[in-house]
Amino acid sequence: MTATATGGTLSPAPQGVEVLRAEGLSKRFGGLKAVQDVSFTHKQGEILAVIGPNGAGKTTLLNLLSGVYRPSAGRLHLMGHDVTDQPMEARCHAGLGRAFQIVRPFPEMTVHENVTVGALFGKPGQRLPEARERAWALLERTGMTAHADKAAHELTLLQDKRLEVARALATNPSVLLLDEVMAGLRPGEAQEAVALVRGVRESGVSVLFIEHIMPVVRDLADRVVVMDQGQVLAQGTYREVTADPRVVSAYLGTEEGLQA
Ligand SMILES: Nc1ncnc2c1ncn2[C@@H]1O[C@H](COP(=O)(O)OP(=O)(O)OP(=O)(O)O)[C@@H](O)[C@H]1O
Repeated sequence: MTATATGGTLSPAPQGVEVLRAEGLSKRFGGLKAVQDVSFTHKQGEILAVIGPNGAGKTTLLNLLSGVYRPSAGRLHLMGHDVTDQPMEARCHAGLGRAFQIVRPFPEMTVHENVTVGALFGKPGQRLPEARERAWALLERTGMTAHADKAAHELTLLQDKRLEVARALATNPSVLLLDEVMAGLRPGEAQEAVALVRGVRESGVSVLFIEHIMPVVRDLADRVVVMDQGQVLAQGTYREVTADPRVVSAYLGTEEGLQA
């Protein structure tokens, strides 16, 4: 596979180069340290999973990466540029895309219109016909061509997830952040979603995802960052982190807890 950075307005990172670097990121909510001194790197072309028990700080970390929150401390680099003080829109234009778990597409608009909006947002100044064309290409890529004219509120959950990924890709990201996109899917559907994420990576987009379903993490992730109580407990391959006694202990203290 040849992975090249495709998105963003910053210079593309060659393969093996860091697309994201978090240095000591922290976020406090009053007295609660939701994310504490988190450091990791995300390499070009890599699928990186962030896992951890409920309340570990995964969503807060994703919000720090995408710019929903400003960190209480620490720095974030995107494609070698310090984006810590940049708002969400600027990070999006610089190549950071996010598929939201909660924020819904415009329900009354068609699938194609929703993706066109993403394309217009991701590339200011782009002409409407180009954005429409790009939306068609993304629907093809995410297996949604047959549903292009459906209103977004008519979609099944799996189709909805595909649309979310298409909308995020429409912003032309170098890095795609996914927040539990497998949630609620049946096993067969989850396998389709796994194939979709692999396809995203094959197209040269690095992927960082939060996931609770361990077989999905095992199948998808090149590397795993394990969080617990706001901190990084372990980092490594799936095999390495699941063999780490501290990780086993964080997941209810049993190896079975990790198989869930
Ligand atoms: N906006 C907020 N205000 C106050 N506390 C918050 C806020 N968001 C998250 N928290 C707290 O921060 C901690 C980390 O929460 P977070 O949602 O990041 O964890 P998580 O690992 O994503 O959990 P889950 O797997 O259950 O979604 C929790 O104790 C949570 O209650």
